[in-house]
Amino acid sequence: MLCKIKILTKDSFGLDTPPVKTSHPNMAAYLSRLHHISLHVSNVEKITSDLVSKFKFNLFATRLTDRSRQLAFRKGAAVFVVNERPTRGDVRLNEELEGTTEGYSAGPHRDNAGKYNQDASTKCLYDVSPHYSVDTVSNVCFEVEDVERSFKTLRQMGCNFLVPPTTVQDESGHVTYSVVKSIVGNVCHTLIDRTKYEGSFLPGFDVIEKDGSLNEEDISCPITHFDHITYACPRKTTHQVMRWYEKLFGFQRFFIESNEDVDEGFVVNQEGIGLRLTAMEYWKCSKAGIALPSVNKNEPDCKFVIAESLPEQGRNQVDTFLEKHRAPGIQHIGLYTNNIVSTAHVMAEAGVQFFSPPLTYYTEVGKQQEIEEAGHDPQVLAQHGILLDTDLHQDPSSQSTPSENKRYLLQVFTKPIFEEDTFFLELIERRGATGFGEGNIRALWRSVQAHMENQRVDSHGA
Ligand SMILES: O=C(O)C(=O)Cc1ccc(O)cc1
Ligand SMILES: [Fe+2]
Repeated sequence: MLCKIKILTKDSFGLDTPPVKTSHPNMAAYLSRLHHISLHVSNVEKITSDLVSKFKFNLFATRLTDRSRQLAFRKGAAVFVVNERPTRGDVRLNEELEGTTEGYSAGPHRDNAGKYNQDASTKCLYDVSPHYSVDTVSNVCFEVEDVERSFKTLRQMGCNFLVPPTTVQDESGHVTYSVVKSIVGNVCHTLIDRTKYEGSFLPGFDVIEKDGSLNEEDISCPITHFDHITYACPRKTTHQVMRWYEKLFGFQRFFIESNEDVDEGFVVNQEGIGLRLTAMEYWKCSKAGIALPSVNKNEPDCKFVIAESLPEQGRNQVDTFLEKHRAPGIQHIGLYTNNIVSTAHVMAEAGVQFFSPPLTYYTEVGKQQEIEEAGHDPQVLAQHGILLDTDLHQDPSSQSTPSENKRYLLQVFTKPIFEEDTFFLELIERRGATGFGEGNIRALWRSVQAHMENQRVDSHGA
């Protein structure tokens, strides 16, 4: 049975207070935590079945109406909301909405936005309902302290809002949210305040009760949170994207490598690989003296990685994403696990396909030794294509011997999980290393490149 909810737009809830005077005219909207990431897909059954049976996520909340389906899945602190993407027969409402893609900015659009918002909310709550032509991961939803204030501040700073502050309530309380359009392709951010809500997820969703005890899969597949979100962006746009997140959300630069150039980022530009990576992190804003009471300092953060392809080395996976996705956007998400070997094993048994580097990767003398020194068995890693990269820049202040002090990370990448090559997942286990391994990027790059070439051969041969 659907629980009773009420959706109130800004005006009907009487929240239209005079503009807030912020002490800092340029103060960004500070984010408390990542709440969920939303997917828009045409085949909800397929993704549901994959997330549950292959990736071992738990379906824990649903919102099913005659006009839309929204399903929420959890694994540790990682929450995905899967939204049904409108298909061709269902474009009328979306075309109407598309007319307002300029969004909700200050001034005369305001009344329209209320309508837009209400229609959009009934269609797809806590998000916009895009008429997008391919499956896509397009919304990273953040909890904020005060949606109304964030809305006003960000709007003053020129941000484009697709949904103005909107309150949804049920018998457990109310939440307020607003949706802001980012400057990266179709990526939006829902800002949500759920401090006045006592239910376990969000009003409008029916929560499927589960007992809180750990099940077998939580132990064999210990995924705890989203480690990073990687954007594929067009050439020469990294700086603009970084500035946007820094200025509006208080993100801070995160150096992938200790000797990374501030302007250039982390560049791999040789042997057929042309990639610029730049990373940012959020809510380390407490560093800047802004301590938010709702921020749990023990909760690990999620980094944002901007990947840009470089022209010198030929076509690559970032270019492929931009073409298939028809716009910049979220190319992949790294899921953090405390045990990558066990997680990859369980998932592979359940049918997840991983990219594997060539077998020589595991038998090269240097790599074999590196894997063994880290206490792993090259054959076990080879079984599922798990890559290991040691951080060569060790902490000089450490008292321990070089081998005790070794920091490394393990990664494995899935094949695309949507019908078109517009998204994949990654498993990552960090043993002290905080960046992204250059060796892993090279190995991943080669296996993806080989896969792309095989596909091209297949499609030409067919
Ligand atoms: O190494 C990682 O996990 C990254 O996220 C970096 C990255 C970005 C884009 C690619 O196409 C491949 C690797
Ligand atoms: Fe990644």
